[in-house]
Amino acid sequence: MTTTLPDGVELIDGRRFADSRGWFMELHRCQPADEKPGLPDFCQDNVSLTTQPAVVRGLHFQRPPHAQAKLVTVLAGAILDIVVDLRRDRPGFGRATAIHLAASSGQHLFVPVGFAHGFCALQPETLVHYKVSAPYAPASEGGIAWDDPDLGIDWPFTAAEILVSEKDALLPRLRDLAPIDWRLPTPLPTARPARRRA
Ligand SMILES: Cc1cn([C@H]2C[C@H](O)[C@@H](COP(=O)(O)OP(=O)(O)O[C@H]3O[C@@H](C)C(=O)[C@@H](O)[C@H]3O)O2)c(=O)[nH]c1=O
Repeated sequence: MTTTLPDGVELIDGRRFADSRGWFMELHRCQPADEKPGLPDFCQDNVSLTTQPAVVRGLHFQRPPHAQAKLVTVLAGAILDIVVDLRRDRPGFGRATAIHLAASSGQHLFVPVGFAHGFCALQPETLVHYKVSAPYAPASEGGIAWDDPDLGIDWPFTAAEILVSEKDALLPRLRDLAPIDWRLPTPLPTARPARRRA
């Protein structure tokens, strides 16, 4: 496991405007096409509440054509976020990276297509928000076991303390995963049906 961010993963400092009431912060702003886009278009917002520390969610991804880039923000509490590089043509293939994300820091984590993603809650009532670049597609869901020994993830709790969903307990090891071609295009959802010609 490493803490050096892999190519394409970005830790973004959110700008908080603080005053006597508290603070205000933009999570994400669409960029005009002629400006440097930086991040892809997002089409779905998710939020999950994890009530207790030592809960692990992941390690998840969606296969093409529904592969998702994610912009992860912790709104309350703190997590140890884990990304695993699944791009076979990269030197970092199979490497797990841990990033500490806390609501207090105002940071967001951008995870591009080609990674498995998961996290461990470090505090009670941890609220995680993430924008995704392709809609939820259950048939395209995939994952890797959180305790795959080949990943060597140094979780902050013991295996006996960690709680996972029934679904996540059945996920395979990375070495048993069929190769994924992340280069397949991921079609963007259309906001409305195409207009018919007169
Ligand atoms: C991910 C997702 C789940 N669901 C439903 C399916 C299921 O009944 C319920 C809970 O789903 P899950 O158990 O997969 O939730 P969870 O384990 O929190 O899944 C999430 O984990 C983190 C680490 C991620 O990176 C996310 O992309 C997502 O995979 O919510 C949706 O309706 N839309 C969605 O986009």
